[in-house]
Amino acid sequence: MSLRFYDTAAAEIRDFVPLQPGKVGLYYCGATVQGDPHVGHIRSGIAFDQLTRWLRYRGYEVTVVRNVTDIDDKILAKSAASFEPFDPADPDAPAVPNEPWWALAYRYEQAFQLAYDTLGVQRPTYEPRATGHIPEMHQLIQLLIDRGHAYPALDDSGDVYFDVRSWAQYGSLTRQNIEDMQAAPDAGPRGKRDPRDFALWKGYKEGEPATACWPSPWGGGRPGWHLECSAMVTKYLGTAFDIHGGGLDLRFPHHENEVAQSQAAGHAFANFWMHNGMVTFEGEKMSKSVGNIVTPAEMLAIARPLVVRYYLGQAQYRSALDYNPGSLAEAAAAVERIEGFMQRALKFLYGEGAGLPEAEEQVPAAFAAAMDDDLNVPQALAAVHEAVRAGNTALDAKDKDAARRALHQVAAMADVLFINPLDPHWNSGTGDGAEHRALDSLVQAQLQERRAAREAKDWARADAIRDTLAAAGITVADSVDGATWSIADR
Ligand SMILES: Nc1ncnc2c1ncn2[C@@H]1O[C@H](COP(=O)(O)OP(=O)(O)OP(=O)(O)O)[C@@H](O)[C@H]1O
Ligand SMILES: [Zn+2]
Repeated sequence: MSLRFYDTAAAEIRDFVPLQPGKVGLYYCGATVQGDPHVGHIRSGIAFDQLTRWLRYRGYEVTVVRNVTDIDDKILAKSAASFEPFDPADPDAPAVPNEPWWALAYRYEQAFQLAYDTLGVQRPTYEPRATGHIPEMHQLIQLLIDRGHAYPALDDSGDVYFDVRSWAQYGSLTRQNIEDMQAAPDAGPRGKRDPRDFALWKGYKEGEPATACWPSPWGGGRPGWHLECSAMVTKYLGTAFDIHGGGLDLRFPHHENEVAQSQAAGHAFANFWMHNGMVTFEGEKMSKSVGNIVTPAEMLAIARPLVVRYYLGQAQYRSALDYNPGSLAEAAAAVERIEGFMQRALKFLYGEGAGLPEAEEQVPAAFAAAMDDDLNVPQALAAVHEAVRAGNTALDAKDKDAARRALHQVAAMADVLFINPLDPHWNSGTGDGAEHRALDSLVQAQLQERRAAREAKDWARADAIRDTLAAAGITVADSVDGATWSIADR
């Protein structure tokens, strides 16, 4: 079967044929670095990491570009708030007082980087920051003005807008009629020909920091968000490239505006549009503005990085992933099944303490077919667990050949999904690999004893176990799915 992906622009699954044989250019929208990451952001990174790894497994040379939006209204507003007097006891007090916008952006960029690294999202080939590409943005704006698709604001704001009425295809990505679209909220309608016209350039406003103002032919100011991505993708991947990705929430207006301005500039732009589904909480998009977020740090306090990676990467990338704490326990059990088999097989085949020898094992056909079919990770994981089952059966029967084959197949599949428990990434001495496992087995034994004590209504014994764990810095949380533990001050 050929490689096929769902293309949001075509609203159907299409055969994937790269523009240049053997090479793939992938751009996906990265963070606006205005706060700590939440696990929704990281799921997006993991989805495109799975795509990249699968394309590479299939032999493509993949160039990955993910931007950093390091200048934006919210970044400026947060920085400005950090210069106001505040009460340190207020939970919304700024993390760092008197923080310039660029320092705040850089601090959060680092927080994103740490989360991506911890959860095994490979670094992109290029990770351009918006503020480093102002000349490229000016060129694109000028091109759009020259071609009659952009104009300086009709008032004295110093803005430059994209003229949506000049581009008949506007709305094509999301199949909307222009009359049904909402006004672009990025500037007052006063200086616009049409309220839906969006800002390519935002003129400097009184009170904004001088460091956030770049000179331009249309007056000092800063770039509009949509324009940044169009300018950066063109610089690194050219005017026509294979795949543009991002979260489903970005389809409109962000991606609609990107495609409009790039195609109006004469660029073919993306051949495929791929969008990851949202991480939701009780059905609602996990989002800073809603306030229903779970951070990677919070998840990592109750589960080790490999389990979090498994959890955030287990669903098909287009489906929503509704967070509930119990599902982390399911992910942990699945990881343990894989890990248990691999450890057992290693010991049986190669002896105590042996590492996994190199092998040329390919992934099984069922796994490959699932991944080729729009990255059907749930089915691919079913193939992993099937091989684990077959491997355990082979171990029980002391069938070395079958056990070896299963072990190397599981490793090959787990490598593609980057969930191989034997990978040094997950055992790098951070306390979350071998040490965590050792601690976990000790704590689980205590929790089991506590469960037995509670069943026997021996409350004193149950409490004593809990207190002993607490004294060691381990917090126990009870839920309908059973007890989980975490290190209290992590
Ligand atoms: N809840 C979520 N689930 C999955 N992906 C998400 C989620 N929230 C954001 N993303 C994706 O993460 C990437 C970076 O997002 P961006 O910095 O624009 O965040 P955002 O959508 O503004 O987040 P928030 O609403 O929390 O401020 C984008 O591709 C975006 O679509
Ligand atoms: Zn973008």
